[in-house]
Amino acid sequence: MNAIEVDKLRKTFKVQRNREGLKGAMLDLFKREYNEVMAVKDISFTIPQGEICGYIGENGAGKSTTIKMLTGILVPTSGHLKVGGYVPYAEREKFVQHIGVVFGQRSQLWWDIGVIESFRLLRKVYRVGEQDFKRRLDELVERLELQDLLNRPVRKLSLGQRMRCELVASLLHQPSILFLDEPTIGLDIVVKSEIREFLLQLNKEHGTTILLTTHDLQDIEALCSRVVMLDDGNIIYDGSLDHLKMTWGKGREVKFQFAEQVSEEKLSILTAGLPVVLEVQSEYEASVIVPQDANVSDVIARVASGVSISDLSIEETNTDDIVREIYRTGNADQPSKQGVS
Ligand SMILES: Nc1ncnc2c1ncn2[C@@H]1O[C@H](COP(=O)(O)OP(=O)(O)OP(=O)(O)O)[C@@H](O)[C@H]1O
Repeated sequence: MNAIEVDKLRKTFKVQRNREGLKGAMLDLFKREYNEVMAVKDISFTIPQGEICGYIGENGAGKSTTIKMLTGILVPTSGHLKVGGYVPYAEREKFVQHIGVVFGQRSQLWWDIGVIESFRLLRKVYRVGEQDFKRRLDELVERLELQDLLNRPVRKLSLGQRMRCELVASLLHQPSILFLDEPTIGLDIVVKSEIREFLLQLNKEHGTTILLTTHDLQDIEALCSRVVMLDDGNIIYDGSLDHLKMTWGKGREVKFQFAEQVSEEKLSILTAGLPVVLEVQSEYEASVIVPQDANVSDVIARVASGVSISDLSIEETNTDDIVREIYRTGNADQPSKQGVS
């Protein structure tokens, strides 16, 4: 069963146009003019129950607008969507029982009261039974190690502590679908990895579907089997991160340092017939770029057979670089032209 179904979804905003100068301002007072901004342009995708899917794109690509439509905050201009079997904006009251939402930049907890009081209020909002609430809370508090924080007011929590409480708040009613908008923003590396581990476990144990919006590609690498990439309101890629790396990555880069002077010609002869690219930095330093499907050890063995090597390192394709390059070109279809000669 699909947790999320989106078909030709569109959202257009009307934005007031401000005319220039005093005369323009006066005109604006009496006769307003508007421009239309199409934030989401007829996108379609489905997410099966139990999948963790990354939803990425540059600032202004349309991610938040999509999430707002999927969570029933915004009404689409056109198109169809179903989340957990419901049309979010039309069946909001029933629908919210099935979803959890965490916006990293906004809190759903009450600032001045103890964390546990916020949780109790949310229990009432979501009409969770007393027994279920207790069982669920105990499980989440233990898992996220919140025992000592429950009686503190939210305003006294660190960002990492607050984010862990936000996650509990979004999960108290045991939703089957969780929307996370920048859940690790501003967190240190330790809290980030705790949260990632928690989400993986949640997905594994409860089969929770997760749609994750983030600018942190480490989140995507750690959590997502699939990534949907948005650019200027259009989906430009929908598939696995591995596939993206295969088609766009330079492959692996073997960096050699030599114990003797080596010419480019000699390196070319040694690596002849291998599908690699040579980049010679100096007489003592060179890199060999090896495509994903070629064997790094063959390359090292060939070079070592003719040259004395003092040091070497192997670097994997950097996902950040790949994604930055795709954002720059706005096209994820084109396979890498680099990497093989
Ligand atoms: N309420 C609104 N009124 C007018 N325009 C809006 C509104 N909300 C979003 N937009 C516009 O829609 C486009 C997409 O914005 P959106 O916030 O969905 O992008 P995003 O991918 O979430 O960006 P970010 O990573 O910065 O959060 C932008 O051009 C934005 O200015």
